[in-house]
Amino acid sequence: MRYSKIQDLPTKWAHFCLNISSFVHRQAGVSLKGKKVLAGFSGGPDSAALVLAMHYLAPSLNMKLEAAYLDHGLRREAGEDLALVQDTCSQLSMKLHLGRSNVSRLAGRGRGGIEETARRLRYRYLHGVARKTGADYVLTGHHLNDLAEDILMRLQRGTGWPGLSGMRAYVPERRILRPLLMIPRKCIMDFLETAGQGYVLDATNKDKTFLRNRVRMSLVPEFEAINPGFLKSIANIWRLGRVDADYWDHILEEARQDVQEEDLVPGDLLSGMHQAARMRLYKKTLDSLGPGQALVENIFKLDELWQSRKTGARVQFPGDKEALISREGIEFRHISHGTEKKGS
Ligand SMILES: Nc1ncnc2c1ncn2[C@@H]1O[C@H](COP(=O)(O)OP(=O)(O)OP(=O)(O)O)[C@@H](O)[C@H]1O
Repeated sequence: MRYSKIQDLPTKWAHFCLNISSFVHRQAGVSLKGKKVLAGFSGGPDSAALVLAMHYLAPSLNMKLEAAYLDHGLRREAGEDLALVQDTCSQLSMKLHLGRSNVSRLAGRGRGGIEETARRLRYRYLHGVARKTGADYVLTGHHLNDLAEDILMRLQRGTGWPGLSGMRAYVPERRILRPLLMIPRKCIMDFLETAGQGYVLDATNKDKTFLRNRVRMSLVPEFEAINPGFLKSIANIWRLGRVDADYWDHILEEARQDVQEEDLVPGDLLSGMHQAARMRLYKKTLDSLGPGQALVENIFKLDELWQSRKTGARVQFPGDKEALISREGIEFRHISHGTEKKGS
């Protein structure tokens, strides 16, 4: 590492760090002043840049920064990752938390594939450490190229708007913060080069059996070839989506205040709403009942039934949920083992 504090960095890179800080403050709406944060550090370039940029910003924010690494027990190079993570943290005098898991064994038990299991265990571990150490936020190294991949993957799944604008910079329910979200991968690599910071590349990132890798290696470059400003377009889509998400949160929050009886959405309320608002309200009410993603076809079907006032008609949703059209409005509830249970 060539520079120990932000004042020593070349001006361009000091600004790079300050821009990250202002993104967190303005766009993610999070103040890091006087806070304790935990960075997920895998040893890859993204999280190495995250740890380094936050290290440079920490003194002026009076922020306490620690790092955590989870060994998934998956790859042969894992020892290399760990050595780099340990070495970096020791150079930065940063406290490092280490964990171990056996992803292959747990994935083999049938709760999702390797990637999904690794992600689940990783977040569980990071949140566990944050809880134990009193960290206010968990930081990850997601950047603009990750966002582009995320948006393209949501597009192929058929996600609606504003979800189609991709992952959030801050997830308040899980206290996850993504400070690098507007930074292209190329810029991250240049920062690491300038700062003399090493990293380890994950060989499994080249494995095209994973959809995410196909999107990264084939689709994103194809879009960039069509439009060299593609990543800028992604950043704009994201910003538009955040504005709209904020608007819809506000509208739906107001609407849900009129939902007097739990999970009965009254007809009077629905009659005064645009279809776009009604459909979002159905989804929000279903989400509030617990896990299970509603299919868009079923949301449309429910709205058609409501519009033609088909009293007594039901639509079922994943997670043992259903919606029933009644004279009073639409009732959302759980169905479990043949008996009907209301609300959550
Ligand atoms: N082994 C690890 N230990 C600690 N943190 C990790 C580890 N692997 C990844 N992370 C954190 O998670 C971030 C995202 O990593 P990666 O892009 O590999 O995840 P992903 O598989 O795309 O899943 P998700 O996007 O849900 O995090 C990294 O930038 C880093 O902050």
